[in-house]
Amino acid sequence: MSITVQISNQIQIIAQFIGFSGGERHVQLTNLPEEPMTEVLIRANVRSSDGMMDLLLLEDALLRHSPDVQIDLELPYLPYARQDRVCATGQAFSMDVMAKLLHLHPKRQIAVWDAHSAVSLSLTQAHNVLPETIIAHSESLSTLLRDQNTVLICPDKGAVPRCEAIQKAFNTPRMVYCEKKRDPSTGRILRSEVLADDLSGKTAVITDDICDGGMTFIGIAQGLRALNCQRIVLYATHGIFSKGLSVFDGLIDQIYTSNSFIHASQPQLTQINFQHPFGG
Ligand SMILES: O=P(O)(O)OC[C@H]1O[C@@H](O)[C@H](O)[C@@H]1O
Repeated sequence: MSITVQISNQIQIIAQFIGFSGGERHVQLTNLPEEPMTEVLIRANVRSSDGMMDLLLLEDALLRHSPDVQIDLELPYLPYARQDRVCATGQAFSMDVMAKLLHLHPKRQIAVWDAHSAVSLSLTQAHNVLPETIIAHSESLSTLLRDQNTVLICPDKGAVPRCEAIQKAFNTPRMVYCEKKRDPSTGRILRSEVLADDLSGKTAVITDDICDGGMTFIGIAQGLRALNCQRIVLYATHGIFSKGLSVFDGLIDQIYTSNSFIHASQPQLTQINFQHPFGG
């Protein structure tokens, strides 16, 4: 969890968070200016329920000091965006709950990076930083996407609009679509099918919003290898990598992700350093 609060390009407010023994969270802001502030930018990487509470307490503390302050909140990874519907009776609509929490302060403007779906955007009214904007900050990935030998790989139906926008932005010569094959009785994903013929000598660039455990991309990379792809690259805006990167050994040659999740430096991983400018 990391939260920074900027009141200008040069000045940051220091926020200290502690936990009480009953489980409650607490915030203390230091170095607040004497005069009320008019605008602040909060960058928050929320990774837990405590982190979400910290963010809400922080905003409350800012508003008590400066009741009319405009808060710009940058939440690169929007927690609960993947829980964007009720899948079965008895479950919560988690993204709706998250959106209600975010709406506690009506003056706030929110920006998220590469939102998982339109549902989270419509519930939060957040501005979506498009993946092509983030990719454009990596010269090597941008060059690769423009290369005549590159094939852009669209991992599933949900990713079609995102991949088509990336193809248009970088003029990628060709796109190949994939289809998730499910067990009809359980709905469980069995494998991903790459809908293409031989890809000898090609570089495949798979793009998606999130890489979690990596199963989606392992399946696709196996399919691409079977079609003789020469090189396989993955771009996922949010690299959770919950099973580590070794699961891609021998399958994916290079991985690009943004800095919404921070990882130790590894040879096969390129983290694109992206952030909104203050007041931008
Ligand atoms: O296969 P892993 O990496 O676990 O999960 C990533 C997939 O899960 C979806 O929410 C993402 O949009 C992506 O397609």
